[in-house]
Amino acid sequence: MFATDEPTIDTKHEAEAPGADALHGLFYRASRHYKEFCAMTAALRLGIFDALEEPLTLAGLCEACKVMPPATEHLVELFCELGLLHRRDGMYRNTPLSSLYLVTSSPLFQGAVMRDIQYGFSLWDRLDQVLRQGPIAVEEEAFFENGLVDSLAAEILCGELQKTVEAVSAVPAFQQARSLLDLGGGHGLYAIALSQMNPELKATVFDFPDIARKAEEVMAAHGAHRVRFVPGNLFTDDLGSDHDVIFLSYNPGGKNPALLKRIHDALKPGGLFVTKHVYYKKGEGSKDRLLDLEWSLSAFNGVSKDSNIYRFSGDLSWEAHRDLLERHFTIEQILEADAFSGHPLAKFGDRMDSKMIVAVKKRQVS
Ligand SMILES: C[S@@+](CC[C@H](N)C(=O)[O-])C[C@H]1O[C@@H](n2cnc3c(N)ncnc32)[C@H](O)[C@@H]1O
Repeated sequence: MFATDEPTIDTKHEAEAPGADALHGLFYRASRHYKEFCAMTAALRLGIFDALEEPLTLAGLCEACKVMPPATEHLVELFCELGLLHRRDGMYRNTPLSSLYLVTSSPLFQGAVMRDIQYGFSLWDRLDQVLRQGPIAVEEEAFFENGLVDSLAAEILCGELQKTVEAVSAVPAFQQARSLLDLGGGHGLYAIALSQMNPELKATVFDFPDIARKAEEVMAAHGAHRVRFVPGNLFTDDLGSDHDVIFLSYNPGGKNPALLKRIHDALKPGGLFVTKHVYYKKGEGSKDRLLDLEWSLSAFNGVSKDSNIYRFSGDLSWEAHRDLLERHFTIEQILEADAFSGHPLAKFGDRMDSKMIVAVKKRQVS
């Protein structure tokens, strides 16, 4: 009488069938980390880390941030597990980690990095559309102005800026320099920090006009009177001449021979060229599939992207780039990423296995 045509639950596990554990393991890894990220961004928006610069009870925190106790208790306990808060005698307080990086008044506040990661998620949400219709068209200036430059500025202050500036300022030619051009200098932090290492140095940050607001804000905050912003397109506008130093860090087209020629022409003989990029060796394929996929989510109208992360059409391979430089410059140093770069964030902006080259323009081409 219980016979039915409805499908029944398979209570026997087929020995040869793959268990779902491997798949559920992937779900687990992805979903837990995503939820932790959501918890951190919500806390940031609600001012929870700002409030917990002072020790507060759960009730005190709820009152200060206008939030409700049951969920907030789970949130702050989770943050204790993650090392972002500690609880003593019933009071919650920031750990040194969150105090330094998650409090809005801190000079090392990383909110812009988190916003940029979220912007990346908004593109990922449209992956199916991208797979069907191709990349999302983004205005090149808007792409950089829309959070990436702010994010890079926040990120490099955590170590990359200091290590880069230390390496450049140790080069004897840098100490003799009077002028520096930071091409695609964005936020301006490299120009500002380098000018602080040489009191005679005047620096120019050259970037798209839309970036001026950010660069000038950063310059004002650092009282950088020897640094100015010049708006322009580095492929088509005049770069000036006889610069003592040209600095080029992570620029679209930064591995393109046409730009290298423009840089060479704009430097004085004996001038210093410092360039920092992610290079691909001849024949090298993907460095990171996830970031390749992220790279393919959007397309600019300027230099066109090639198929792997940080690859642009017209880029030279690492070997060809080094050979070209060696013909026109004396290479003083090649630094590997570990010597100057920060922690990866699994987003566009990661340094990966980049290299920094310090080279001096030859007085005569050999
Ligand atoms: C990835 S960011 C690097 C910013 C900074 N140099 C650093 O390393 O943190 C690239 C910068 O190059 C600028 N840029 C890209 N294409 C440019 C062009 N054609 N002319 C001028 N600036 C450009 C962007 O606006 C952005 O500020």
